[in-house]
Amino acid sequence: MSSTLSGVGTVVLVGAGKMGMAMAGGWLESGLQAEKLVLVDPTPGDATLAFASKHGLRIAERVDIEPSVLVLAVKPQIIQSVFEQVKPAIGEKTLVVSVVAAISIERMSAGLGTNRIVRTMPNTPAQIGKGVTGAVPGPAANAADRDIAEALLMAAGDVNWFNTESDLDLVTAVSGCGPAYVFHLVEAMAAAGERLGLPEDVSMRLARGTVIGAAALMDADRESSAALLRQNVTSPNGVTAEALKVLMRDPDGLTDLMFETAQAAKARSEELGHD
Ligand SMILES: NC(=O)C1=CN([C@@H]2O[C@H](COP(=O)(O)OP(=O)(O)OC[C@H]3O[C@@H](n4cnc5c(N)ncnc54)[C@H](OP(=O)(O)O)[C@@H]3O)[C@@H](O)[C@H]2O)C=CC1
Ligand SMILES: O=C(O)[C@@H]1CCC=N1
Repeated sequence: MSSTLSGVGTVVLVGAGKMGMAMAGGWLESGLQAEKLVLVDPTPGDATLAFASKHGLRIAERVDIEPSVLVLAVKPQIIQSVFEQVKPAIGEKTLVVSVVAAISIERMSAGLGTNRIVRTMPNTPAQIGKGVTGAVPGPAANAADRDIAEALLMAAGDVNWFNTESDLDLVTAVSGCGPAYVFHLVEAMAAAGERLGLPEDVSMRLARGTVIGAAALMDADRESSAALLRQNVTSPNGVTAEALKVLMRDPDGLTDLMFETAQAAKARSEELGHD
């Protein structure tokens, strides 16, 4: 499948917020010409205005052209009104790519009057091309549609295709929300260091640097499993071994807590889909 965006037609991004803008930078870097990207947002924030000005992008209040690709990146709670706003602009050639959590292909199809839909769940590391995305093609998305969607998503990082739409609730629970879990881990590590007696700023620097370093090591060493990388830190009868007896204790260890966390995410994703 192609990963270059130079051949893609006009892309209209509806919702120039955190997720939309995280993806837009990657599209431009992957060859989408600035004149082919339109941001639609009635109240663009300062970061969006600065990004648009830097790259010479047009910002519109409404979709005012027929897009080749319409990317939906608004909150699920307002999706119905957004359907009504954008539906008139959708033509036969328009492919809809949604990053909206929880909103089903069936509901989008009914709201937008098209079946050419790819539903996806990216994450915010997309901003630096290190995102992870799950994607499900709608029943009428053809091979060319999938190629276009994949090219857009690959500009944001890794793409994983699924055949079963409900799997996207699971993708949301693991990788969609996942960066928040990792950032909270940094907060928790820094708080622990502070409680042990380190100055606040030093503890945060150590915690942040550790997660950055550990992630970079995992990135650089794809052969080693996470478990092996953990074992490499854990000297027999040493200090980490004692620490991990707490973090990995059964049944209250991090694995169970993470499972409960992901279950809560999955449940909310399902609930939002039924609102
Ligand atoms: N953030 C994340 O990590 C991820 C988010 N997502 C999904 O991405 C979507 C957007 O989330 P996120 O970027 O975090 O949210 P944001 O609130 O940052 O972005 C949504 C943007 O849409 C704008 N907006 C509101 N109404 C309209 C409208 N009628 N037309 C066009 N734009 C409009 C909002 O403006 P205003 O703020 O003024 O209302 C805002 O700028 C959600 O569906 C979420 O589920 C998916 C994966 C990860
Ligand atoms: O919190 C949310 O609803 C979105 C979906 C995944 C990440 N952010």
